[in-house]
Amino acid sequence: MSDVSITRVAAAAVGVSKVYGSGTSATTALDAIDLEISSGNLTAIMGPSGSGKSTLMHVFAGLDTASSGRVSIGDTDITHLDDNALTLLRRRSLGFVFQAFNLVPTLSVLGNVTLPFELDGRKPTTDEMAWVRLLLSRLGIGTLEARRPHELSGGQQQRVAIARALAMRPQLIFADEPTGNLDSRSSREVLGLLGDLTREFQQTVVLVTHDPVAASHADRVIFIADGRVVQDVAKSDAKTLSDIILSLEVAA
Ligand SMILES: Nc1ncnc2c1ncn2[C@@H]1O[C@H](COP(=O)(O)OP(=O)(O)OP(=O)(O)O)[C@@H](O)[C@H]1O
Repeated sequence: MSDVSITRVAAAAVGVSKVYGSGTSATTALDAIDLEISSGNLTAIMGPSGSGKSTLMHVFAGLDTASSGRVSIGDTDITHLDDNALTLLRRRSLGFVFQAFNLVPTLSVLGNVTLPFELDGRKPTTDEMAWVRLLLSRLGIGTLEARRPHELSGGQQQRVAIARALAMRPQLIFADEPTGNLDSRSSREVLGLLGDLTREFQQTVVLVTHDPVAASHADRVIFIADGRVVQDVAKSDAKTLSDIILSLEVAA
């Protein structure tokens, strides 16, 4: 019997198009995308510059609206939610990890990681604090909780950002080029931790990346070109995945 939790859909786009501008200056960033993101998976979105990766992420996160089509997060159709509802959804159901870390410089590590609770107008419960401390420890930064971001290396700062993204156990985490500012060793460590935590806690992560090495940590890789899905490869199909990554490296 199949496990329904594995096949649950964390996010879906149905016929999603996004056109910026109008008339002769119109740019079609997304062209009738149909896509389901499964729960508990690390899904990478790859594609050349300008292919629509960021736009797709922004539309999924309700940071930008689709020109047509429908977008849902879990069971919620977000297509026509107003700004207040979208803000609440982002705060409670989504987590973000960015290339630039985006930590608050005046807050300690612990202050940054518990910020999502503060923004939601409450203090973390005892259980939630235990979860936060478990995350810090699993990410190897448990002894650094009193430090400020400027007292940390880039890799440590990105671990703090990952802990913050996981703190409220969101339905979905978006990681946008999370290793773009890290050297190759820190990148490997951060990606390894992201992959391990995803699997350990059945967390759903969408990773937007140019980097084939980053994408190789994913359970599934979706390739986008000109606003369309051109390849959709599961890790179980490893030969196809490595062939495609190799062809992208050759083309780059
Ligand atoms: N606000 C905007 N106004 C007009 N055009 C835009 C806007 N944002 C993106 N575009 C265009 O939409 C297309 C897709 O852009 P997008 O940023 O999603 O690509 P990307 O794959 O994330 O690129 P990169 O890897 O370089 O970040 C591009 O042609 C881009 O110029």
